[in-house]
Amino acid sequence: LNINAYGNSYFTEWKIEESCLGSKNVQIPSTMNDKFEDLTAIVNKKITKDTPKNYDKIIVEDKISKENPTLSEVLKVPLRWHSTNLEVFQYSISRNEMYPENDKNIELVLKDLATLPIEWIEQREGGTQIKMIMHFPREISALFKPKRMERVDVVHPNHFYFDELERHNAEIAAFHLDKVLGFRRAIPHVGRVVNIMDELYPLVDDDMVKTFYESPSGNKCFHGKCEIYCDSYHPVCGNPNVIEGSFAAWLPSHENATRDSWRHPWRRSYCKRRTAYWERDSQYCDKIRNAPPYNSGRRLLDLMDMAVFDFLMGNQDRHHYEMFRALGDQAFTIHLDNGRGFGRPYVDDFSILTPLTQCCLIRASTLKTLLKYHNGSKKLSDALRQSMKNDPIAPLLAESHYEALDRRNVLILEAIRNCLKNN
Ligand SMILES: Nc1ncnc2c1ncn2[C@@H]1O[C@H](COP(=O)(O)OP(=O)(O)OP(=O)(O)O)[C@@H](O)[C@H]1O
Ligand SMILES: [Mn+2]
Repeated sequence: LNINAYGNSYFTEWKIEESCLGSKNVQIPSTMNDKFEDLTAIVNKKITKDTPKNYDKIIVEDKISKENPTLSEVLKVPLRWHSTNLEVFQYSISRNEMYPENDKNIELVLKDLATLPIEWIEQREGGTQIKMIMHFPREISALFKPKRMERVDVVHPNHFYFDELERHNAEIAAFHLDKVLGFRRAIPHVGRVVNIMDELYPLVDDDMVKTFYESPSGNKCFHGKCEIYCDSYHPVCGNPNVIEGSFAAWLPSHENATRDSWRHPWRRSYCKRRTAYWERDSQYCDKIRNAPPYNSGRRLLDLMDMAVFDFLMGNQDRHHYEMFRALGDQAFTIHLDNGRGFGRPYVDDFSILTPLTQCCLIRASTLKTLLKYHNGSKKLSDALRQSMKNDPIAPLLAESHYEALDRRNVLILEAIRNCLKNN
């Protein structure tokens, strides 16, 4: 137990060595070493008489718009020689993706967020948990979520998905996971260590200043102001003066770059005594897939990808998703707000995969990526580890989460195979 270092008494009882926590209960799938040749044949278009009949209704080709305008083009905001790296990122967001494959600019943006001096800080109102907008020179900004949990902390067994504090490292790891899966729909995030007294305290507003204090064990703490978890029972504390956090690249604030928020059809009830529609109706997908906006274009396929993404990291907290209005109704769905992922490495929660198992639907390209990682020498866990290794606060995840990723990858492949089998 490490009470003095973090002073977060509420969670101290869960700072137990990982090896003690439920690892024995994990079921290793019997197909862990299966090559899934049946699925591989389908994604490689090797169709034979043995291929299940409706395979092309289950594993479908991409429905991604060929035209791929950027926000710069749509909003007529030209990029200039003096644009900041962040602006280049913001206005290069396109209908199909948050940033292009192999984009070198994202690295520059993340370097800026990780190193530029913080000039002023705003508390972001709304939401249940503390977050701050960090402002750097030249109107560069980031959304900051401070560390609340240790890497090895697992979700409290008596907490619901809506009760847990968010994890800064999950936000960063989710950005990398989204990237190595080839989605490129998450907001770029980087880790940074900040000094509470030198870099935060002098820069926050008067209201916020009053929430800073020194804890009984001499750590510098604050709790900010927000709807639920902003009191001295849920402090954000340094060790003793410094604290890690996640820095998210700020999305464009241009008046015409607004994002619409959509209710996720497979949203949980957010109530401890009620189930959601989809939990009571096994035909729920038929209702969703036959009505706009899910009956055409890429939207339903995007939700399937989101289910894959969330199942891999164990994120149950997908209540809404956002899209850039200016990019049209065939724009990608943003993988935003991932702070409740990576909390239960020893529980594979199939309910997160419900959109996929109820609809029996997946993009061929997504399946191809999952098969590539499963059968190749570079596993999904290896790719993620490699992608995150240079983050300033690496290592970002406890080991058990890497094992979970490769295991859950197999479980998704099994789910697809079951769909084909049950037609
Ligand atoms: N990088 C960003 N740039 C600009 N706005 C952002 C960024 N990230 C998130 N937001 C906005 O801030 C709001 C809160 O973000 P987020 O959902 O990550 O926080 P949260 O604490 O989980 O909120 P809630 O408690 O409401 O779920 C969202 O509506 C989102 O549109
Ligand atoms: Mn949230």
